[in-house]
This record gives sequence, structure tokens and C-alpha cells, in this order.
Amino acid sequence: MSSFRVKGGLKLKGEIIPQGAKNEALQILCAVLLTSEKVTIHKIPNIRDVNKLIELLSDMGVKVEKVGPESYTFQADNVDLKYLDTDDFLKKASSLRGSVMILGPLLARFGHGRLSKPGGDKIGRRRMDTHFYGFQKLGAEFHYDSKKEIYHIDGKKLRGAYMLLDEASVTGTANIVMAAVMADGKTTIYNAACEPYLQQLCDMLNRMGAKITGIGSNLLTIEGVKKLKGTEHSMLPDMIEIGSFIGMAAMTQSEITIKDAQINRLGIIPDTFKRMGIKMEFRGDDIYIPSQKHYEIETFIDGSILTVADAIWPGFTPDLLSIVLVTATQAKGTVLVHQKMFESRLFFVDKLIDMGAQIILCDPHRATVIGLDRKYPLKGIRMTSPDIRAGVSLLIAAMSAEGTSIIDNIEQIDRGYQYIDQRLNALGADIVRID
Ligand SMILES: CC(=O)N[C@H]1[C@@H](OP(=O)(O)OP(=O)(O)OC[C@H]2O[C@@H](n3ccc(=O)[nH]c3=O)[C@H](O)[C@@H]2O)O[C@H](CO)[C@@H](O)[C@@H]1O
Ligand SMILES: C=C(OP(=O)(O)O)C(=O)O
Repeated sequence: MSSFRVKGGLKLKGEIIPQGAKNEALQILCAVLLTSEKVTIHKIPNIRDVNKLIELLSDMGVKVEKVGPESYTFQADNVDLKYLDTDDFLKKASSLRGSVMILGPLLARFGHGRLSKPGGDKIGRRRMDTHFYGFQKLGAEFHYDSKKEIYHIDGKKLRGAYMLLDEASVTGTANIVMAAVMADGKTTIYNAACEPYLQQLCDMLNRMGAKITGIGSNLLTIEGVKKLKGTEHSMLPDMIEIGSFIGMAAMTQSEITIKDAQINRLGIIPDTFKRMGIKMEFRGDDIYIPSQKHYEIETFIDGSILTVADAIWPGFTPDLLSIVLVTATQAKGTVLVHQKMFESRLFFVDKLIDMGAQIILCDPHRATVIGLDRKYPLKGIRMTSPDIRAGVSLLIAAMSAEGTSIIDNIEQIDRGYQYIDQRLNALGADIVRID
């Protein structure tokens, strides 16, 4: 288990380029299984989850070639289906959440798939019913081996169908779309998730020859085609990383420019941070954040306390609520952070409370943060990163704190933020990786 030693109280200055989006990359990489032709992908982030998925694809027989610093080609012309029955496959696949999205492509192309319970953050119940409901609607048979915790899905002949999803699951929608692109006839998915990750996936599939309409909405229509061909794809900048940098800049009174942020794809993210009182300027496609000694949380129009809650896209992503929460600790004002989707994602606030933050955890889903307006700095402590976004929130807290902090279990952070220590140190941070 590795740790970060973080010296607090330093102001950062300079430019930072966001990595390619983690959650998009996980979908896009799974989609290479849908064709025997070569697929070239750019802006692949060098992070643990993505590297694990690339390794898994390679173990499955996909030809993987690194063709540039952030570019790879993939060719799934000789997939080893027997490998899917091995313990090695099941173990590797279950070490990350994104691997669940190999099921849809495997079902579409080879008529069957299997997977053990996928990993990812332990942030509450993470059910997969939506995925299997969708596959079943397309005519596949689902079987769960509860002893071995293995999901089996079989369906040689998928047929397009109408389905109304019980929830707009992100990975569930991606999985069902990938299963449906080569089904016989028309599939309609209502209450589909429509995050930029999914928009990017659908655009890529269309370039491969799929016929998907309704992209960006919660009603997707897919006309099945016989075959898909190769393509080239480039990932969007990671909107969660961008939000993390905005919060980090405010907390540490840093002056930073986030380069090439593709602002028109960030949805409500910039406005949500603006409501926290954080000033930013859009300079072309860059986001400039000036050094801010004070920032004041808005109230609602009637003067009542602001609530920031997650919602499915185009609402505010749950993956940035921990960042909003930590940012509020040094703001002026009060905010209620309401994490509706996950029930165990706010427990990390006990570490912030130990550092001196004023937070009341009302229940597992809601925390009230009373901003200190920098009257008292947070104090550096030793802490463990429970999940990826809490981990970065603790890193932000440590960077703004008085004294030195140690953050353990930074593998969680490495899951989703590439070379984070080196990139922040280049702007003036003091973060040392201790192995
Ligand atoms: C690899 C990947 O892409 N992971 C992301 C993906 O996970 P993932 O696809 O696993 O998350 P889902 O969208 O399936 O659901 C997330 C949680 O929200 C709940 N839920 C979902 C939809 C809904 O309408 N109502 C509802 O309550 C689910 O029950 C679940 O507890 O989407 C999540 C929600 O944006 C993000 O936090 C994860 O970072
Ligand atoms: C929860 C997240 O990731 P995963 O779904 O991979 O656990 C996240 O990216 O914030």
C-alpha cells in the first residue's frame, strides 16, 4: 500500500492539461470487442483501472499496440473465448467496475459472456439489475451462480426490443447499447443514461457503422446492423478531473489555468462551482481560476441554505460531490451536500472533521458543511483514502492544511488520476509518494 506525504499551505500556479476521461475510456475500450477490425484510440489516460482493462483485453487475445504517448490500436480478430472460463479472467475482471461493460460486446459478437462481481469503489450498493434486464429484453438468458458469484449471459440470436430502464444506469446503458447494435431489428431504450461518456460511445459506434439516434437524450433508438468496422476515437477531457482542479484551486488559493477543457461538454459543473463562490473565467476553451482568498457560497433566492445534490445527467455528477464538500470547508457560508445515489460515499467526512472542518453528517446521504472562511486552517493529519473521489478530496484538504499530512491507500487515487503527484508538483505542490 502506497502513501502520499503532503506538505500543506502551498499555493499553486500555472497550467494543467486534463487527462482523457476515465469513465469514457472504460466504455470505449470495451467497444473494441465489437469488431474484428482495427480501432485506434487517443487520449487514453495512464491510470490503474484503464491499464487493468487494457491488460484484460490483451489476455483475451485482443492485439494491443501502443502507437503514441496516449494512443493505442486494438484489434479483436482472434478473441480467446476459452479464456473467459478461467479463474485468471474472473479474478482480473472483478478488480474493476469498468470490466462489466465487456458483457454487452461479448454477447453481441459471440453470443455469450460471463463475469464475476465487478469491483470499483465500495460506496454503497452497486446493483447490476438494469444491465441484465436489458440483455434479457434483447432475448438473452441470464443465470447467476450465487455460490461462485458469476454472472452468465447467453443469447445467440438477439432481437431488438423496446425497454424502459428502471434506472438510468451509466454502465448499464453502455452495456445494453453495445449488445443491441448488432441485434436483429430496432431497439428503443427509454430512461437511458446520457452522460458525455455515453454520447461519445454512441458517436464512436455510429462511426463504426451502427445506427443510433437520440444521442444525448434519454431515448435512444438503435437499428441493428450486421457488422461493425474499425474506427478512430479520441477521449474527452476528464470532467471529474476538471472539477477536482477547480475545487483544488479554490481551496489552495492557487491561480491555475485548466487547458482545453471542452467547456461546452461540462454541463452544469462550472455553474455548480460558481455557486460555491468560486470565480473562474472562460478563455476560449481554457478555464482560468484566479487566486481567491475568500469565496462565498450562494444561498437560494429566498435566502435559504444552498443544497448541492447529485442527479443523473444533465444533473450534477455524484463523482464531484466529495470535491464540492471539501471545497465548502474553507468557503464563507453553509451548504447541504446531498449524495442521493450512493449511501456510503460521505463517510470520509470524519477525516475532514479530524482536520478541523465543521461538518455535520446528518445521515449517510447528507452532510451540512459550515465554511470557515479561512479563519482557522485545516490541520495536517494521517488518513486513509476510502474511495477515488474521497481520496482526491483528502488530497485537496491536505494541500490546503497547516502542516504535513499522510494519505494512505493512494491506489484508490491512482485508479483515476494520472501522475497526479508529478503534475501538481510541477505547479508548486509538495507531494511525495512513499511506497
Ligand atoms: C465506471 C463508471 O462509469 N462508473 C460511474 C458509473 O457507475 P455505474 O454505472 O456503476 O453507476 P449507475 O449509473 O449504475 O448507478 C449509480 C448509483 O446510482 C443509483 N441510481 C442510478 C440511476 C438512477 O436513476 N437512480 C439511482 O438511484 C444506482 O442504484 C447506483 O447506486 O456511474 C456512476 C453514476 O454517475 C458514477 O458514480 C461512476 O463513477
Ligand atoms: C465511482 C467511481 O468509479 P468506479 O465506478 O470505477 O468505482 C468514480 O469514478 O468516481
